Parts: sequence; C-alpha cells; structure tokens
Amino acid sequence: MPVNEAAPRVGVVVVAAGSGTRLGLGVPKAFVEIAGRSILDRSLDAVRGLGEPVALVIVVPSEAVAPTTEMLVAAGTRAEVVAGGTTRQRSVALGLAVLPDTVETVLVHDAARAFTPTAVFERVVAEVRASGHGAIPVLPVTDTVRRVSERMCGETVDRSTLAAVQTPQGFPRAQLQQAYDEAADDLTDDAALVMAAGHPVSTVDGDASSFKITAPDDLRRADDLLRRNAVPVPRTGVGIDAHSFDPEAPLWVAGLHWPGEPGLAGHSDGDVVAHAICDALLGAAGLGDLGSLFGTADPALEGAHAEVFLVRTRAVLEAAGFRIGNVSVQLVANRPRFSARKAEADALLGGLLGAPVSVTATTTDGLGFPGRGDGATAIATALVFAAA
Ligand SMILES: Nc1ccn([C@@H]2O[C@H](COP(=O)(O)OP(=O)(O)OP(=O)(O)O)[C@@H](O)[C@H]2O)c(=O)n1
Ligand SMILES: C[C@](O)(CO)[C@H](O)COP(=O)(O)O
Repeated sequence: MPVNEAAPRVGVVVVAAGSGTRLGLGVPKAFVEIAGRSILDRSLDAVRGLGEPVALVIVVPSEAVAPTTEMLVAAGTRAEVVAGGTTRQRSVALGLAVLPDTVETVLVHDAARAFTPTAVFERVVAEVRASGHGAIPVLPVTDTVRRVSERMCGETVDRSTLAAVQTPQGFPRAQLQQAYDEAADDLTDDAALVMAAGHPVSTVDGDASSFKITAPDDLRRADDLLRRNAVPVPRTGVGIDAHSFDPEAPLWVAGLHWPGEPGLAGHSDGDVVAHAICDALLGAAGLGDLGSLFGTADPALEGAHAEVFLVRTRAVLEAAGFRIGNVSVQLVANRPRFSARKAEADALLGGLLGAPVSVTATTTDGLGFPGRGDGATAIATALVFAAA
C-alpha cells in the first residue's frame, strides 16, 4: 500500500480527536465500531485506495495515540499518530505540524466521514493542482432553507447559492499553513480559514456517502449503507447420482415424464438429474446431502418426483440464509434422447429453484455402465450465495 512511501507530495491529515458528544456513546466518536470496524479505520480506506504515495497523519485523543498506532501497524497502514486539541481547528494545526517537508498539497479530512470514496480525494487533489488554490467537495442543498428566530420563520434563502460542505478539503500547503498561523477565530472548516487569509477556494462534486457521522441516526444510516454494499460470498458445490434401468418402471428424468422409455430403479422415481442437483446445492451450502436429509426412511418420498426434492432443498438453503445462483447439470445416458426437451427441463427445474438451471446430455461412446445401457448417471455443479 503506497501510504507514506518515499517523498510523498500529498499529505493527508485525518482528524479523529473529537469526543462525539452528539453521538452520546461515552467514547470518542472515531473509536465507535460499525459492523466490527472503528469509524477511524473505515475512514482510512479511502486513503488506502489512493494510487499516489501520501504522508498520512492521524490526530486522536491523547489517550488513544498508543492503541491507534498498534491498530495501524496491525492493519499495515503507515501513519504518524499525534494527540489532538480541544477544537477541530487545534487538532488540524497539530497534525499539520508533523507533515514531512516534501508535502506540497494537504488534504484535511474528518474521520467522522467514514465512507468517503477515494474518488473524492482524487477530485480534490486534481483541482488543487490545476487551480493552484484550495478545493472542497460540496453537495447541493435540496431542502428549502429559511432563516428562523425564536421559532418564527424569517426570509427564505435562495438555495441555488448554497452548498453543503464536506471533507477532504485540499489546499496548497503554504496557503493552508499561512491560514492556520494567522487564524484569529475558531472556524468550523479549513476553507473558511484559508479564505480569511485571502485565498480563493473552489468546489468539486461531493458524494452522498461522505455524510458526517454526528448523531445516532447517522449510525443507522451507516449500517444501511454497509448492508446495501455487502458483497454476497459465492460457494460452489458438486453432486453426482446414478441409477440402473428398470424396464418395468416409468422413466422420470429432469423432472419430466418420458412415456415409452424404460425407467430408472430407486426408492423415489430415480431421477438422477434432480438428485445430482440437490447434492450439488446442499454441498455448496455445506448442509449435508440428499441421503442424510431426505432418506429412504421417509414414506412420503417413496416414488417422489423432482419437485419434492428440489422444493425441499431450496427451502433448507433459504432457511440457512443461502440464495441459489445457478445450476448446471449433465445427464450421461444412452436414453432418453434428451435435446428435444431441454428447454422444457430447464424451465421446469429453474422455476422450482428460482434460479437458472441448464441441463445438457451426453453418451459415453459405449464405455462404462451408461455406455452399456445398464443405467444413467448425472453430474451437477451449483453456485450459491451466502449472506455477506
Ligand atoms: N477537538 C476536536 C474536535 C473534532 N475533531 C474531529 O473533527 C471532525 C468533525 O468533528 P465533529 O463531527 O463535530 O466531531 P466531534 O467533535 O467528536 O462531535 P461532537 O461535536 O458531537 O462532540 C471529527 O472527525 C472529529 O473527530 C478533532 O479532531 N478534534
Ligand atoms: C469540516 C466540516 O466537516 C465541513 O462540513 C464541518 O464544518 C465540521 O463541523 P463540526 O462542527 O466539527 O461538526
């Protein structure tokens, strides 16, 4: 990871020293965990994603300097960790003070904006370099905005001239340092200080996921965002089944009845295609196999067709939190001549599983038991998705 490699020209100061009063959890906000990772650690993902080497400085409450340093070592993230001050502005100043001399462009970022995409950092750096002055990410204001005083409405403010301001805020280093050296008041963001020092600041597009985690509702929003972006974990399985021919039995293969064809022997209807599919699905999910879940001891399964096994298998998977991706299955047999009914079989089995199923068929050039016409076999693969 290219954080803090030799001679970085970009410095990133992540401020994480706030107390989180409005969140009200009794711990500094940056150390509150969301789905097992702290807000601070999550906020660093955007920096970790940058292609260019950066000098990373993280500003935390003084008692958190040592544990944060340990956390970063464990995560393989190189950074300077320093203690913050009593206001955001003081914390930024303390971070700026330890940036290496090679840094020309500085980005200041709130750890509380834990889900800011890397692209926003890149937009800000590009704009600072192109313009030679500061740049901040903003979003348009979508509500009507009105002045209020003692709960009484005043004038409506023209929202087309307003923007909601986010971080990272980027500046040529010399302009930001001058602004902090000359700061007279405690202002709420870095752009305000730089403008007070006489420098222009332009805007780039912000991002809705850059919202600042401030109040308890924002934690719920963070959970929702993570759930929406969760990547399901794919798992594959394989299943095989074989039955001998029984000329007295009706033939059921791939959920279809094949009149006039010799049938397959078995406790159920001997449908090798359906049984191989069930084993592939159950194997993919790690939930056992057909024999152990739907054994011959169950009288309801005597003579049962594909529908019974597939619907039950799907229910077992769904109850365990799995979703079926797709199934591919091949029948290996001299008979029946399958291709004319492939589309019918795919549609029937796919409907039962609620997922695409593709059935193909082949012979073995006279080799082995399928080639001799003693029986039929089928082999299936399945893809299932576990909840992330
Ligand atoms: N003395 C401070 C105050 C704030 N911050 C940081 O500045 C960012 C924006 O501040 P805010 O969201 O207001 O955080 P808190 O000050 O922690 O929140 P609160 O006002 O609810 O206590 C946060 O990443 C916060 O950690 C900081 O580094 N040092
Ligand atoms: C810097 C900032 O995140 C830009 O919106 C914001 O000003 C921080 O304000 P806070 O008062 O520290 O929450």
